[in-house]
Amino acid sequence: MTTLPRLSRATLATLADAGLDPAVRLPASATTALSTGIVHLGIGAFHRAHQAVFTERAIEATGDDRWGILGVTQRSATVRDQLLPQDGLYGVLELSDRGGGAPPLELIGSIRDVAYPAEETARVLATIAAPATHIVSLTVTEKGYRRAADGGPDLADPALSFDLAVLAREIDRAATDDDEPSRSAVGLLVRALARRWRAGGDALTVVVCDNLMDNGPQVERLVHALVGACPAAGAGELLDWIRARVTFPATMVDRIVPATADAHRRAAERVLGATDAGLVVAEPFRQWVIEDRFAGPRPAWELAGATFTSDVAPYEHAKLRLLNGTHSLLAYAGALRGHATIAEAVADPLLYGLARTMLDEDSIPSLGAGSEIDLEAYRDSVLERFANAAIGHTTVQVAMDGSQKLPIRLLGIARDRLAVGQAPEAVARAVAAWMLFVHAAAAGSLEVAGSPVGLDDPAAQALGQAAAGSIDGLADRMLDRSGVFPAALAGDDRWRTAVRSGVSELSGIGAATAR
Ligand SMILES: NC(=O)c1ccc[n+]([C@@H]2O[C@H](COP(=O)([O-])OP(=O)(O)OC[C@H]3O[C@@H](n4cnc5c(N)ncnc54)[C@H](O)[C@@H]3O)[C@@H](O)[C@H]2O)c1
Ligand SMILES: O=P(O)(O)OC[C@@H](O)[C@@H](O)[C@H](O)[C@H](O)CO
Repeated sequence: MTTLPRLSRATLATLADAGLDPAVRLPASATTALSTGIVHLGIGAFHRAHQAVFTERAIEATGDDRWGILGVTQRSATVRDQLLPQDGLYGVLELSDRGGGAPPLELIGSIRDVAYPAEETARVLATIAAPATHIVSLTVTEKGYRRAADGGPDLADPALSFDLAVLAREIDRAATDDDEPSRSAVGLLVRALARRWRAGGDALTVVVCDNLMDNGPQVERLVHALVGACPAAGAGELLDWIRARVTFPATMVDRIVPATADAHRRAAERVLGATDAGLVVAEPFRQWVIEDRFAGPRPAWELAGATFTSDVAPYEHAKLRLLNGTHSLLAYAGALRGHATIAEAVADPLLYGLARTMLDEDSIPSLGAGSEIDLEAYRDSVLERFANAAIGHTTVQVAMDGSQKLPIRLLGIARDRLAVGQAPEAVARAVAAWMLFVHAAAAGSLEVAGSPVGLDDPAAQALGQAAAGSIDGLADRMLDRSGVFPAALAGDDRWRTAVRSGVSELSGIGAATAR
């Protein structure tokens, strides 16, 4: 058995000389010396398959050498250890169930450096403070922002309290070389803003790429509130600078990017002829709609297919409600029925029916008439994308962190339908599927594809306590005690009745719920 070389600039040059498979797309940026213009917090799979791809293509289109990315991991050094030995190079393997032949493998060279903040805080802060850096972008998951129920910072969170004390030292210049690691992503962000302000205060754009409603402005309010809560004498001056020089455009990000599996790595190796520890996989589709509100220069992402607009809201609402809301329904109901993947779930006639009914009766009507987007066509494209069996996006991955996702993906639909006098029965079924999923996962009675599934959620303890007990009172216990439902919704009898019916209708759909 021959041992394959590991992907790196040198390996790539050798492979290219010998002749690469035509399925491989080479990174034009690989031969360009790039300075660091972007620092990305949360270099998970999605950033590598989305923003880094748009940046690679923009560099290719313009030759602009200002947009190398410093990727910052959050909770572990894994991605740093995957990418640095490869000179930052990695592949995006495109997964499609259409057509034969080798799957396209796009190599990306826009990520030039990776840091693990627990060991390299000083370097991360210095890079964000540097004048050549114009953009800080983020994908740190919904829970990474540590918001309280009202959307403001959760000041009771010990990590945020710790980070506020560090911020106070940073502002008061008591900690010029302080490289004590921050304990939250948002804490690291405000501290880096303070460092940049102190270093001369060049303008900066913060590009939030997580699936939050009104994501940029929401994080802007969070950052303002955090700095406002800081007791340091100079906090007011820092806040004035942030208001004047730092913008937070809203974005809608879309590409289905499941976790990379060993089978994907083997498939990519066959195409490339080298191993790639940083490989990510994605569907062919990618979309990025960005509010045109940059404080300084940016890559020409529009030449890579991004759309710049003054109003992201119609795209964001359609995406979060039609795509992500339906994804969550299929994940919870799919797991209950024992389906391992979203593609299996949407191929199940019962679940396809639930999804289609929710889309037609609640999700699309909740967006009101006169949307500039053709919502029926969007619905069809979403269902078609979910059916792509090559993706293998697991129901368990999409089901994670429901307490954070439900308010964004489903509860807004319910609120808006109730506001126009409609009982949102279809979306109530999706919420009921989540309750049944929590009930079974917390009780240890959920099995998907032969493996036990636990509850992966930052609120797992509270959810488990609320769910414990008989299915009979499950809807009421979850509405009252899970901490997920705003009082107005939990107190609405039409909603309560619809969720109770949903639980009772779906309680028999899978083996796990029957136990
Ligand atoms: N994967 C997709 O299909 C997709 C599509 C659109 C948007 N997104 C957005 O991107 C996010 C990340 O997705 P991914 O596929 O890269 O996931 P991933 O698991 O590959 O990476 C998650 C990243 O977030 C960090 N993170 C996780 N929990 C955190 C916490 N509590 N505090 C700070 N950082 C934390 C991780 O360290 C990692 O860097 C999603 O939550 C979503 O908001 C993902
Ligand atoms: O990535 P998460 O965990 O926030 O949500 C899972 C999926 O619903 C989501 O990632 C979609 O795949 C994505 O939003 C498609 O653009």
